[in-house]
Amino acid sequence: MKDRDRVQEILQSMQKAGSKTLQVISDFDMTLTRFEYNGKRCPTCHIFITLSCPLQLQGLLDKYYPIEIDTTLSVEEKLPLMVEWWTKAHELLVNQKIKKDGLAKAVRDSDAKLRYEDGYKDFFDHLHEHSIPLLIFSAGIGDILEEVIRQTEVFHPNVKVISNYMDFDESGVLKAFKGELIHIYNKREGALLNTGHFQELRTQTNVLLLGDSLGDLNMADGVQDMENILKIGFLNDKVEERKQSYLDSYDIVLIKDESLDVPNAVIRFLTE
Ligand SMILES: Nc1ccn([C@@H]2O[C@H](COP(=O)(O)O)[C@@H](O)[C@H]2O)c(=O)n1
Repeated sequence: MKDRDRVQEILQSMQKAGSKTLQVISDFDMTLTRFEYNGKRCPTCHIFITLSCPLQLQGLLDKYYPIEIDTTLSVEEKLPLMVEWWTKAHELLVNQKIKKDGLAKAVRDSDAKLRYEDGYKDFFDHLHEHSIPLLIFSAGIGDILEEVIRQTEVFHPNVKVISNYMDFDESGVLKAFKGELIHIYNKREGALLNTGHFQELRTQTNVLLLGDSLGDLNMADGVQDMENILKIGFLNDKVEERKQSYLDSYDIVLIKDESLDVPNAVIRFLTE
């Protein structure tokens, strides 16, 4: 934490306003899912469906992920490369003729891990019990992430997802992706395309934001009349190089923390 007093001030102001004014906006991959498990990197949404084209998708991740987290490149330099990454991955998936009815099995057979024993159920259940809207805003694949949270029985009615969704033909074969591409550095545009959602939540003017990348900081750009925002950032990788920029951007930075203990403690405090 760079400014503990400021965090305390935000928390007090949010608690005073009450949980009816709260909304939570969270990234998915590596924020609600684990980064590592038993020393092994956990899969992202794009990798959950590796059954179809494992080597190519992993190859793309190996090539472009180091660019995503490279601290020597500006966002402007990274942008075309991120679009290239997502475009190639989606083309690959379309060429594989992925079947809609195979997704549930692919997720079941994968190593998909939410922050499992580490409080993810408390997180989803507590928000649901208190009717606090949770927006999962992901540059992953909406169909896959929905399947993950459905299979782990936490896809409650207060959860809304903004993500890249698959478009299937009448025989259930993937033919394209719907709408505008969401990648790691255009979540601002994604937020502004979803003004309807934020309009519905216009009385929820206090925001708890969870992310793992600097691009996630834009997820709340569509929130109307925002009063307070508390930003919690998971710094999972390349810690030393990225620590300062995370401390400058997020109010609380969790370093290599695979649990949801801190977000859960904040939510408990705000709903006391
Ligand atoms: N072909 C791809 C493209 C992206 N990724 C990773 O997914 C993450 C995006 O999802 P969020 O829920 O975090 O928005 C991103 O961090 C990429 O590393 C991938 O694995 N394969």
